[in-house]
Amino acid sequence: MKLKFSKMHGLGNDFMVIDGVRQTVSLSPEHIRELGDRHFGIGFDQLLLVEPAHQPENDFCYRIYNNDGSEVQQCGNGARCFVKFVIEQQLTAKRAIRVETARGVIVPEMDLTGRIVVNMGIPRFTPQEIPFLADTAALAYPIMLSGKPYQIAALSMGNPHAVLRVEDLATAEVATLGPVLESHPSFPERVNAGFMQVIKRNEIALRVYERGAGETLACGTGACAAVVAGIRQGWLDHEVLVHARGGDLTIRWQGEGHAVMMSGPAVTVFTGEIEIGKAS
Ligand SMILES: N[C@@H](CCC[C@H](N)C(=O)O)C(=O)O
Repeated sequence: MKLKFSKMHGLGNDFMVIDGVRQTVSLSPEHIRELGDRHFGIGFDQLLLVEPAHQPENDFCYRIYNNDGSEVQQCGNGARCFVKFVIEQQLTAKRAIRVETARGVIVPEMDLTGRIVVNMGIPRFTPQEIPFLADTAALAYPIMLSGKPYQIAALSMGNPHAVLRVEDLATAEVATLGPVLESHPSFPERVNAGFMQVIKRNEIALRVYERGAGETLACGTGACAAVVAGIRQGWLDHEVLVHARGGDLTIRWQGEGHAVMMSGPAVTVFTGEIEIGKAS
C-alpha cells in the first residue's frame, strides 16, 4: 500500500500526517512503529490520520498515534498541524474546522496571519478522569520517584498529565525522572510528565517527557496542563507565554469550568509517498 503524507511540526514536535479521506488507509501499531523510526522510517513523535467525519455537522475526524504505536485522545501541536494540513491539501475551504477526536469535537481555527488558535477543552481534575490513583482531588499530590519525594499536579487535558515544578529547567532530571513518572503505578494509563520552571507570572519554561514518545521539543497539551496547574496553585496569571525547547506557545485559561485556549504555529516540512510495510 503506497501512502502520500506530509511531514509537519509544531515547535519541533513532529508529525507524519496522512490523508485518509482520499486514500484508503489501514495501519497496524507495527506499521506505526516502523514509520516512526528515525533511522529506518520517516521518523516522528506522533502520526496523525485525517478521516471523514462520522457526524454530518462535523468536517473531519482525526486520529492520533504516538510513535510507540499507542492511540491517544488529544494532541495540541497536532491539532494545529491538522488545520494547516486540511487547508493546504484543499480538503476544506473553511478556516474554523469542526473535528472529531477520541476526546470529542474540537474547533481549531486559522487566523489571517496563519497562526492557529485551538480551544483545547476544559481541564479535568478528578482522579478517575485523569486517570490517577488517589482518594480525592487535590491541587498537588506527594509522589516518590526513584526513592525521593516530590510534589506533582495531576490533570487531564483529554490526555493525562503530571506537572512537576523545578527551580532550574537546565538541570532538571527530565531524562531520568521522565520515564519513571511516565510509567508510575499511580497512573494506570501512563502519563505525560511535564517539568516547569516559573520565570514570572506570565512566563514559564517547560520540558515534557511524553507518554509513548519520550522527550519532545514541545508538547501542546503539556503546555496547557502546566499553565493550568500553575494558575491553580497561584503562581501564574491567566495568559502565559510558554517557552518549549522548540519555540513558544501562548496559553490562556480563565479558571475552573473554562476551556483552555492555545495559539501557536504549524509548519509543513515536506510531502512524500511511502510504501507501507517496506520501511525497514
Ligand atoms: N505532542 C502532543 C501530545 C501527544 C500525545 C501524548 N504523548 C499522549 O500520549 O497523551 C501535544 O502537543 O499535545
